[in-house]
Amino acid sequence: MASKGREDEHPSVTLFRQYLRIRTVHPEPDYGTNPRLSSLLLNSHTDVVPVFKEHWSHDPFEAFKDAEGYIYARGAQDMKCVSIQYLEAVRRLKAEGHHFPRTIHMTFVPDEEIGGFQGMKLFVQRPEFQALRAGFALDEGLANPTDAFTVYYSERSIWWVRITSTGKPGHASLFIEDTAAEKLHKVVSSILAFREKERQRLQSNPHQKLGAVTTVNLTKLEGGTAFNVVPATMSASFDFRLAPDMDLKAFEEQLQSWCQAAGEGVTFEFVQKFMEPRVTSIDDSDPWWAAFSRVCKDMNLTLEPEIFPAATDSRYLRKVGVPALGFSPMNRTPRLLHDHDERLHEDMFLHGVDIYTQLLPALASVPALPSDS
Ligand SMILES: CSCC[C@H](NC(C)=O)C(=O)O
Ligand SMILES: [Zn+2]
Ligand SMILES: [Zn+2]
Repeated sequence: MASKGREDEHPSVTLFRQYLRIRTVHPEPDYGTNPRLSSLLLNSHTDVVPVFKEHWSHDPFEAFKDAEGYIYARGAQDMKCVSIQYLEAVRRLKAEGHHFPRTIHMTFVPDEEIGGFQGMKLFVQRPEFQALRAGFALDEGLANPTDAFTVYYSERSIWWVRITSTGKPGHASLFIEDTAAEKLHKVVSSILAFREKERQRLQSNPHQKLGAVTTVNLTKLEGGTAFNVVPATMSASFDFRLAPDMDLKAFEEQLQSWCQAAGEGVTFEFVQKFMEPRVTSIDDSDPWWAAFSRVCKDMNLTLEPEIFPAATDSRYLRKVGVPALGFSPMNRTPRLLHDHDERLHEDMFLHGVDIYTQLLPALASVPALPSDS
């Protein structure tokens, strides 16, 4: 019989016939793979954030599926869905006997949710990472509640800054001069005024996205021991997320001058300071982006490229020169990462597998690039 493949054909026969179709004919045999090319890296993190169980409709670690098909679990969106979608897509492609010029590696890394210090940050410095010869990476993105899919090509730099103010202590019934609290208040006001400017900048332009502006939030105030004792030290902690086009050095000087303007004895320290933001090309002339966007176009997926508002392991990959796109294939899905009742519809999960099944062959077949040699 002349059919291309029968439903009931023995899998070994199917495999044999697939092998026969690869044109390994001289003088230019197509051996399919080319290990000299850089690889495609599919990254996902295995850790998840804590839960407040009492706020969940179902046990967050049971993966309960309701009658409509929604699967409730911590990690359903962030990002255990993506890990299994990668595996399922690769499994399908292998079962169909596909080979691609570029090797596909999958990494399942720890500790992303707490900064990746013992995870991706460390891993990218290791010889084992170099040995993967990653040329391009996919990593996590965010769900999009509309029909579109968001793809992230950069992210904001995370700075955690503690401002410490020192001043004269004394009895709290007096007008003590030069107190730590007054000076801290000045710096807090300067930073919150900057925050308001950025907030206005975001609000005044409906096309402006969160990732393109700088946010800052006052997240901790510490100091003082008793109501009637003016403390000698007080501190305020801020979570800054700096847009990739910010001049980071200039902004550090700005922080310095806000502290100086507040008075003597006001200093700041970094608890976290990312200084090397990188942007992955989303220009049609870029072969990786061209492959990624072409598949999405062919599948009728609308893409919305954005800057990731928070921090992911992509920052470490981009920093060592591996272009990375953050993409979690979930549209028409509310963003529930880190939230109560994090959930994903099973159809959306399966659609994601279909998307990766198309994306991976295209990315793993990007022709040799100058950077490959
Ligand atoms: C210190 S790294 C923390 C990482 C976390 N990432 C996300 C995606 O929430 C964040 O941006 O706060
Ligand atoms: Zn995540
Ligand atoms: Zn997360």
